[in-house]
Amino acid sequence: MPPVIRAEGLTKHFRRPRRFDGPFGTLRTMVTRQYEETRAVNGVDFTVSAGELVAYLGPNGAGKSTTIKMMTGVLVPTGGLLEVNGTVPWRDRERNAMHIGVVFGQRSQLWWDLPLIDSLALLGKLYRLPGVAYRRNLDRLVELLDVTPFLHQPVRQLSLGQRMRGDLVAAMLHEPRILYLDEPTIGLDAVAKVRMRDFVAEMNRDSGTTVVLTTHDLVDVETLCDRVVVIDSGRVLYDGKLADLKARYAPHRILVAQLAPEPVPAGTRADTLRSSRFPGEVISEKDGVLRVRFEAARVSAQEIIAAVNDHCPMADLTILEPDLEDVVRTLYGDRGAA
Ligand SMILES: Nc1ncnc2c1ncn2[C@@H]1O[C@H](COP(=O)(O)OP(=O)(O)OP(=O)(O)O)[C@@H](O)[C@H]1O
Repeated sequence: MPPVIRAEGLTKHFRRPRRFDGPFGTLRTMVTRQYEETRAVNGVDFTVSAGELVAYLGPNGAGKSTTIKMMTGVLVPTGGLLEVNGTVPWRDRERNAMHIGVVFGQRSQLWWDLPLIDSLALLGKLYRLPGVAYRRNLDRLVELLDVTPFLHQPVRQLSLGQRMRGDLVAAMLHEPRILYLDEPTIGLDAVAKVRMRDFVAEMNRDSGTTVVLTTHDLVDVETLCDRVVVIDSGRVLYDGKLADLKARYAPHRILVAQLAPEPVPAGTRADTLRSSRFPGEVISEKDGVLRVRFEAARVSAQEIIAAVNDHCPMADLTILEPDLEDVVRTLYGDRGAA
């Protein structure tokens, strides 16, 4: 199946006049006409297949929003190739817009002073949706996102969570094949975040909508995405499965064992393990709790449990998985070395 999004050597460089400070700074800025260049996106390659749910991650200023803006046709690339649904987004903006939905967490596409329903009706006309299709899609989305209570309120009176739900209805009204979500959960409370994630998962599962998600909330990523593309300084650092990313950058798991009570001095059970041919690394033994680190690719959880139990019987245990936040931090930290 051909990809729905194809980026090859995609670049976007911004040029702006160099500003000088000091008493004659403004004059010098105007006279010298020197420019500074920002390489916001600097040779990015990736493809997205139909129905995929991909997280596009990176630290502040990495180039995520710039990439999304190029994919939506708002920005013209400086170089490289970009195709979305077989079209070049900025050359054929209108055709591209018919097949994509966009939600920017920081900005609304709704008309601020109009009641939400009027914004949606206007968008229905812009997308040239036949009346029956408009009604059907509107009813379904309004019910899914529980929008009825504020459908007739002006957008400026809505809470952030309500406004985001309104934006989601607007983005999905014309049944787009691709949904771009740029920090969709920013500023939302826990309940609103869960609702947003459930909705995105449902659209992807039931309607086959392809989703490209940028977020700094790694719970969004863990709950929604199998694949992640990580960029920094406009370049792709990692493109692959989330599970492989974790395995590569956080290969260890931690076994936390509550040891069965025994009349032995504190620490001696950990020493026993250390002196045996134990396949893990003992981190600590304190107040009857033993912590052991092991490499998931080398030894399974069952093997490590059995090995601990052979020497120190356990009353209870937990296996701690790596935190995605740590993984991403390690990945960003590695970029200097790469
Ligand atoms: N219109 C513009 N003119 C000049 N520079 C820009 C413009 N838009 C973005 N940039 C610069 O390009 C770089 C990438 O910005 P971008 O908004 O794509 O980052 P981001 O990964 O989305 O960051 P964040 O997570 O903070 O939203 C930054 O250095 C930013 O200052």
